[in-house]
Parts: sequence; C-alpha cells; structure tokens
Amino acid sequence: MTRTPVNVTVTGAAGQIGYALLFRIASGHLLGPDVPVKLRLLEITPALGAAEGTAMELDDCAFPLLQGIDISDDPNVAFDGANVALLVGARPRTKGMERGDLLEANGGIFKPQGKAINDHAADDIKVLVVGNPANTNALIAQAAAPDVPAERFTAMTRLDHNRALSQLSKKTGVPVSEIKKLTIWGNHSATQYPDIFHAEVAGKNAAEAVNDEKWLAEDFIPTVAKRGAAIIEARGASSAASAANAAIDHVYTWTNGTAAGDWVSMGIPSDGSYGVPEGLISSFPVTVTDGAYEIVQGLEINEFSRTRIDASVKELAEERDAVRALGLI
Ligand SMILES: NC(=O)c1ccc[n+]([C@@H]2O[C@H](COP(=O)([O-])OP(=O)(O)OC[C@H]3O[C@@H](n4cnc5c(N)ncnc54)[C@H](O)[C@@H]3O)[C@@H](O)[C@H]2O)c1
Ligand SMILES: O=C(O)C[C@H](O)C(=O)O
Repeated sequence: MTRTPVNVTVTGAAGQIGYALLFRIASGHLLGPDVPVKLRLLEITPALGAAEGTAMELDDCAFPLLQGIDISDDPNVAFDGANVALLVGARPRTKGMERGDLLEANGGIFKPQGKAINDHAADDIKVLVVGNPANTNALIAQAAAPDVPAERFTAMTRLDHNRALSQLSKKTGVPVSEIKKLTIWGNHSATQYPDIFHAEVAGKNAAEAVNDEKWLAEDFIPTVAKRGAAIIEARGASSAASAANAAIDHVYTWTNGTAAGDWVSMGIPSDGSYGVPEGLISSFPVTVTDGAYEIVQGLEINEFSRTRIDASVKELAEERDAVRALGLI
C-alpha cells in the first residue's frame, strides 16, 4: 500500500465509546476501505494501561489498514500531525446528573486540547467533539485554536439523527434507507429539535405521511431528545456502540460526502442561517461535497419548528455565556 496513512487521534481511547470506535476506525469504516490509518490514542495517565490493552487487541486483529498505534497522556504528542481528531474523552453524565453540571467539569479538558490541536495538528485537521456537552466543548476547543479555520470544529448530533431515522421508520413501517432529509436542530441535549417537516418517507413528505401532530409533539420529539437519558437509565451507562457508530458516520460523511437527494445533521459553527446567532455550534441540515459541508438553505420554518429551534438555540447561548464567565472561551 503506497498511500500515506491518515493520522487519527482519539481521546478517551480507553473508555467505552473508545472501545467500540477504535476497531471500526482500524478496519476502514471511518475513512474508507482503501485508506490506511495511524491511530494516536490520548488518555489520562491512570488509564494508559487500559489503552495499552486495547492497542494489544488492535494488533491482534492484524488489520491491513492499520499502520501504527501511539499512546500518550500528552495532548501535544497525541495531536501532533493529526488529520482527524475525535474528542471523546470527557466525564460522562451519570444517573441524576444535569448537563449543566458537566460544563465546568469538562471545560478544562477541551481548552488544552484545542490549544494542542492549534499548535500541532496537520493543516487539514477535522475535529469531531463527542464528549458532552458536545456543542459547547467544541466551542471551547475552537476558541483555543485561533489558527485553525473555525469550521473544522464540529459537534456530534449524528446519533440524534440516526435515532430520529429509526423512530420514524418504526412509525411509518418504511425502512431507514428510504427516509431522507431529516434534520436535528440545536443542541445535543434534551432541547434538540428533530424536524420531520422537510423529511421524505419513501418519496412522500414525512409530516404529511405521518399526519399525527400529537405523536410528533408527545412521542417522537421527546423520545429522540431524551433517548440518551433513557439509555443511561436502562444500561446504567451512557450509549457507547451507537455513539461510536454515529461518530464513524459523521466523519465518513464529512470526508466522503452526502448522498444525492439527502442531507445529514452536524453540529457546526453557525453563519447566522435560520436565525441561529453566528458562532454558536448548533446542529443544522448539511450537505457535504469534496470534504466541505454547507448548510442546506431555503427551508421554510413553520411556527411549530421555530419555537423549538429557538428554545434549543437559547440553551446553547446560555452554555456559551456560562463558559465565557468561567474564562473558558
Ligand atoms: N454526542 C453524543 O451523541 C454522545 C453520545 C454518547 C456519549 N457521549 C459522551 O461521550 C463521552 C465519553 O463517553 P464514554 O461512555 O466513552 O465515557 P467513559 O467514561 O467510558 O470514557 C471516557 C474516557 O475518557 C478519558 N478521559 C477523561 N479525561 C480525559 C482527558 N483529559 N484526555 C483524554 N482522555 C480523557 C477517561 O479516562 C475515560 O477512559 C461522555 O462525555 C458522554 O457523555 C456523547
Ligand atoms: O452521555 C449522555 O449524556 C447521553 C449521550 O449524549 C447520548 O445522547 O446518548
């Protein structure tokens, strides 16, 4: 294989998402079946042993695309030359814990990591923040990386997108492969707004096909928006394999593009579209071409949607103000 390997840095590599993620990256699902990768694992010092164990297992898979694994507890080393950075390591929300409590606990992690990306990553770096609160952690990392183009910092709402696809499929009896143009707006939190007004189910408008506003307001939206909490309640731990799967989907789409006639949801820095204040990292419908995403423009936003988008964006603005007050941005 002559192609230069892509350096993929994963933080929190010894955690439960890390364990579900690394083997899929190494087997070609993140970037494509012909793209060799080098893994850079970042962990806190006490978890380096566990990361070593995972690296041993990766070795034992003899993945043809995996061209090396480095492990470090120093962000300056782990992000050196990184082309893709998956910022997973964070403190997961546990039973009864509010997201707001996570801001301070996690803010300190993402500022130094943003600075290390600024100082050491490759020029084409793409960053996906998974660790919660993902949108605001992405904002913190971005603020610490003034030399990296702002649009390279993204937050994961693809899990919410996939959850919405699955719920809509169950309701309509149409396979997910025939559902297009769903959108998650706003924050990766319980205020997020999964929007089916522009979605298509087997070629028909989804809202019209469902024709059940009560189900939409009282079942679909809360089920999708509170799915993370429901999984914590059921498993006693936050989602891991589905989160890893969504991270793979996010980066694969960002690198390889969206399918014709469809879009995906990504948390990205707002350019002011749809009334979302510029700079907030909010989820939008996007298409991707040649490794660059673009917000889908011109969608009509009805009153039902407007109220819900505004509520989630208000929460994002409050999180931004809170981390600003803490000196994190
Ligand atoms: N955006 C989403 O859709 C989504 C979905 C699920 C989970 N999450 C979030 O992802 C994060 C990780 O979840 P998990 O279940 O893997 O948690 P986990 O506790 O199993 O693993 C987290 C790992 O991060 C490591 N870590 C902590 N601080 C670090 C640092 N400064 N540098 C490097 N590594 C560090 C820990 O040692 C641990 O191994 C959580 O914040 C969780 O809430 C997000
Ligand atoms: O870790 C959480 O708070 C939940 C997670 O973000 C999820 O959506 O599954």
